[in-house]
Amino acid sequence: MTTELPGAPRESAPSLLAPGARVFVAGHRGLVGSALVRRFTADGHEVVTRGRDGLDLRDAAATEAFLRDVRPDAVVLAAAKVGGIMANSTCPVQFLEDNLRIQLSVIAGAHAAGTRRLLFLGSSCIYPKRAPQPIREDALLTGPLEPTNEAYALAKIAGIVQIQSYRRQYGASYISAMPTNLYGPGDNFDLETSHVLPALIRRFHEAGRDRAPEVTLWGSGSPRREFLHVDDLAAACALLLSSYDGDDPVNIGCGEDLTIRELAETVREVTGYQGEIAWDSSKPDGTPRKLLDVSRLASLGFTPRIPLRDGIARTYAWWLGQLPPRA
Ligand SMILES: NC(=O)C1=CN([C@@H]2O[C@H](COP(=O)(O)OP(=O)(O)OC[C@H]3O[C@@H](n4cnc5c(N)ncnc54)[C@H](OP(=O)(O)O)[C@@H]3O)[C@@H](O)[C@H]2O)C=CC1
Ligand SMILES: C[C@H]1O[C@H](OP(=O)(O)OP(=O)(O)OC[C@H]2O[C@@H](n3cnc4c(=O)[nH]c(N)nc43)[C@H](O)[C@@H]2O)[C@@H](O)[C@@H](O)C1=O
Repeated sequence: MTTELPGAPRESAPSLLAPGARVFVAGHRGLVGSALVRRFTADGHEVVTRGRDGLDLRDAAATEAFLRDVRPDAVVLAAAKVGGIMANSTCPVQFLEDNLRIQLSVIAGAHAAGTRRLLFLGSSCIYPKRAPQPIREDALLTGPLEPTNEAYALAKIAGIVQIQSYRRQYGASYISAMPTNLYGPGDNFDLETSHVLPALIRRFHEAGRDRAPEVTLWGSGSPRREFLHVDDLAAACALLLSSYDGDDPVNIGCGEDLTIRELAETVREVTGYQGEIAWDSSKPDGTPRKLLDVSRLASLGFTPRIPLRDGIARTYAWWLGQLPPRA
């Protein structure tokens, strides 16, 4: 279905991000930020970064001073407190407060510094737990959230409203995007805090290495998730920055999902593990399904390039390359 898209460019519209623009990627050492640096560098932009050791983005005064000094043409906000279902469940205070503070600092600081373009990254968990599938952008605030990540989701929803408020009050050309579950090189493989895909790669690899007869995974295996390779996400972000200027957030996904059980089978095959899979029902399942409706992004010309199985194989190879010898 094609819908009229507020703020969408016409065929001949000039790019909203000039060639060689100076882009500040906040969170450049993370999964998403590192992919954005690769992408914007390849596109010929001047990429500016600053590590957390040099600038804590929760510090509003320091962040504004940094942005006034650097004067970026565009900011991509990929710095956040991020984690999988267990980290979200056990540390809701940090997921709420760190993200609210980072968003307040960076978005207000960019406006004060005269930054013309800004892309804020939310997450598919902002939508109601029982939203109709696939989830359209207008499902926002239509029902209760998934409890395991409510604090994080509420911080992200505040970010969307902050962006919309800067647009409404100041005419700022700031936008929001809502990515689905992401994976790829640079992901977090810590079993306590990671998302499911890197956790599965690590669990099956280590079980194969140790000749373990069984791998235990969390929950029932029945929840469905949609996964997008982070290089596809970076391409979508570049497209949005150059061509989208609307009030509404834009979903970023591949348009297909699978059960965690099916994902586990795929990761098992990629890693070559031969043993059994057990399920620990004492661990949370989280939301039953969150497949995004990506027709708005598709209407802008985005097509994901990296099939899930290839992306998993590439991520596994990348992670193996990070391990110390004999790990
Ligand atoms: N991963 C996923 O599946 C999804 C991610 N997203 C969104 O994408 C964005 C990026 O996520 P992702 O790359 O996965 O997360 P990561 O945890 O991999 O990276 C987050 C980055 O933010 C930085 N950061 C965190 N807190 C601060 C701070 N106080 N000051 C300065 N820098 C800070 C981290 O720095 P350091 O390296 O020092 O820790 C890190 O570089 C987030 O907004 C997230 O909500 C959305 C949907 C799915
Ligand atoms: C991106 C997204 O990420 C989070 O939401 P989530 O998708 O529920 O998170 P997840 O990737 O950790 O789990 C997905 C599913 O997988 C199951 N599962 C099995 N075995 C393991 C396992 O070993 N580790 C993990 N982490 N999960 C496992 C797990 O039980 C669940 O059913 C939130 O941060 C949310 O805020 C958010 O935005």
